[in-house]
Amino acid sequence: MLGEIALYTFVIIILTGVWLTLFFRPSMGEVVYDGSYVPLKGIPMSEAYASTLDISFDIRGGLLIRQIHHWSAIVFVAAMLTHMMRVFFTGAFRKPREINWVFGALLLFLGMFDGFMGYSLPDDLLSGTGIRFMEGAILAMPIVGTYLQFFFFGGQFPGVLIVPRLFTVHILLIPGIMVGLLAAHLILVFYHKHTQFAGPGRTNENVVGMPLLPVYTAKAGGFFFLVFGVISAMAAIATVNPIWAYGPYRPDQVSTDAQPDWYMGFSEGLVRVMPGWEISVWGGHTLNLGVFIPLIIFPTVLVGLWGYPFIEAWITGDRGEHHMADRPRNHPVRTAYGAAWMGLYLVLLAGGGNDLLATHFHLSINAITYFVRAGFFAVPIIIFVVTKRWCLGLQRRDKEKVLHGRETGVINRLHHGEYIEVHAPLPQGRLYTLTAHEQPEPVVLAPEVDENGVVRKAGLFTRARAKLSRGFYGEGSQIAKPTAEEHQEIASGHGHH
Ligand code: HEM
Ligand code: HEM
Repeated sequence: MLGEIALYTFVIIILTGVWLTLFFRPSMGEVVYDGSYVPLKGIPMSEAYASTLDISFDIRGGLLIRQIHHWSAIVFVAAMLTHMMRVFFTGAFRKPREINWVFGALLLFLGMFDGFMGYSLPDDLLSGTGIRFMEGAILAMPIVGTYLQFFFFGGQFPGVLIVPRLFTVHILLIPGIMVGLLAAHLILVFYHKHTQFAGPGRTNENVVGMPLLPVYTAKAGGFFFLVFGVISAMAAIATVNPIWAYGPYRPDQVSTDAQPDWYMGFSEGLVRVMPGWEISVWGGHTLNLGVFIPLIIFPTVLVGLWGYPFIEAWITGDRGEHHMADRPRNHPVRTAYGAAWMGLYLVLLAGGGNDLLATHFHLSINAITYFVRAGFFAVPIIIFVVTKRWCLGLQRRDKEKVLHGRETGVINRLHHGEYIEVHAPLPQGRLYTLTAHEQPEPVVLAPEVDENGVVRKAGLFTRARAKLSRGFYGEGSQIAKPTAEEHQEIASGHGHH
C-alpha cells in the first residue's frame, strides 16, 4: 500500500508538473510586476517569480495545480520513507530483493533532491535562501568547491543561470532517470512477487493472494483516485509555500522562520547544530569544517542505507533466498537499528527547526541546539537499547502464548479457595504463525589450530564479523522459540494452570 501511494503521488506530480511547465518561465531576467497581487505591484523581480505569481493569481486553477504539485511532492517523499521502513522492518530487502532495495534507495535520494530543486524554482526569498545554503555547501568542499560553484552558477551568486539550469534538471533529467528506475523497480516486484507474512499454507515457495488481473488492478485503480482526491482536497484547503508572502529573492535579505520542506530538514539540522569550526591549511586556505563535516555525514548515512542488505548478509552469513516477511520483533537488532536511525532523523529534524521550536514553545534556541548536539549521539543509543529489549519482551510474550495459551480474563475460584486464571489454547493456525520464523545461529570462528596442528588465525575482519554476528543472533539477542516437545508437554496437562 505504501509503495502504491508513492507510485500514485509520483504520477500526480508528473501530470501537474507538465501543466506547470506551460505557464512557468524559467528565467532570471528582470521584470517589473504588474499582475493582480496588489502588494507586489511595481516591484522588480525575476520572470520566474513573476510567472509563479501569475500561476497563483491570474491563471484559472493555477494555484490549485501548484499546490497539488507541492502537496503531492511532500506526500511522495513521506510515502517513500514509510514504504522503505516497511521493507526494512519486515526484512523484505533480503535476497533476492537487494537490488530492488538499491533501486528504491536511489529513487528516494533523487525524489528528495528533485523536490529541493522544485521549490528552488520560483526564485522567492525562501527558495533563494535554500539555494544560498546549497552554494555554501558546495563552497565548503576542499579544493574543488570554488570550481564547482563557478560551474553551477557561472560566476557570482546568484547570477542568472541557476534557475534555468535547475529547471532542466528538475523537469527532465531527474524525473527521466526516476521513471527508468521505477519501471525496473516495478518489473522486479512483479518478477519476485510480494513477500508475505507467515501463516498456514504460506511457504517460501508460494505466494498466497489475489491475482493482478482483474481484482487487484481494480482495487489499485480505485486507490489511485482516492489518493488523488485526498491530495486535491489538501491542496484546496491548506496553503503550501505562499511565495507571495515571502517576496522576490534578494541576496541581501533573508526571511525569518526559513524552513526547507520536511524531508530536507535533517540536512539543515546537521548544519545548524554543528559548531562553526574553521581552520586554515596550506598557506592560508580555509577549510570550513562547520559545513564540510555535515556534508560528509550526509552521504555516509546514505551509503549505510543503500548498503544495509549487503552488510546484514555479510554479518549474518545468510546467503539464502527469503520470501517470508519477518515480524520486526523476531529480529531485535535489525529493528533496533532501524528505530535508532529514525530517532537520529527526528533529532536532526528538530535541529533544523530550532528557530520554530524556540518561538513556538518559548525555549532558548541555544538550549535546543545543545540538546540536539547531545541527542545526536545519545538518542540513537537509547532508542537502540530500548527497542531491542522491547522486541525481546514481545518474543517472550509470544512464547508464553504458545505454551500457555491466551489469557481469557476468566478467573475461577477452586473449592479450596485458590484463584486461577483460565487460559485458552491458541488455534492451530495461530500457533503456526507464532513459531514459523527461523532462528539463525551466529557465525562461529573456525578453531585457531586445525586438526593437523596448523595455526590459522582469523583475520581482523573475520573476527569482527563473528562478533557482530553474535550481536545479531547470539545469546541475549533472541529468545529461543518453544519446541514442539515443550508445547506437547505443557498442552498435555503437566503444566496445567
Ligand atoms: C518512487 C518511489 C517508489 C515506488 C513508486 C515504489 C513502489 C513499490 C511498489 C508498488 C511495491 C510493491 C508493493 C509494496 O510493497 O508496496 C514495491 C516493493 C518494494 N520496494 Fe518500492 N517503491 C519506491 C521506493 C522504494 C524505496 C525508497 C525502497 C527502499 C529503499 C523500496 C524498496 C522496495 C522493495 C525491497 C520492495 C519489495 C518488497 C516486497 O516484496 O515485500 N522502494 N515498491
Ligand atoms: C519527483 C518529482 C518531482 C518533485 C518531488 C517535484 C516537486 C516540486 C516542488 C516542491 C515545486 C515547488 C512548487 C511551488 O510551491 O511553487 C516544484 C515546482 C515545479 N515543478 Fe516539480 N516536482 C517533480 C517533478 C516535476 C516534473 C516531472 C515536472 C514537469 C514535467 C515538474 C514541473 C515543475 C515546474 C514547472 C515547477 C515550477 C512552478 C512552481 O513553482 O509552481 N516537476 N516541483
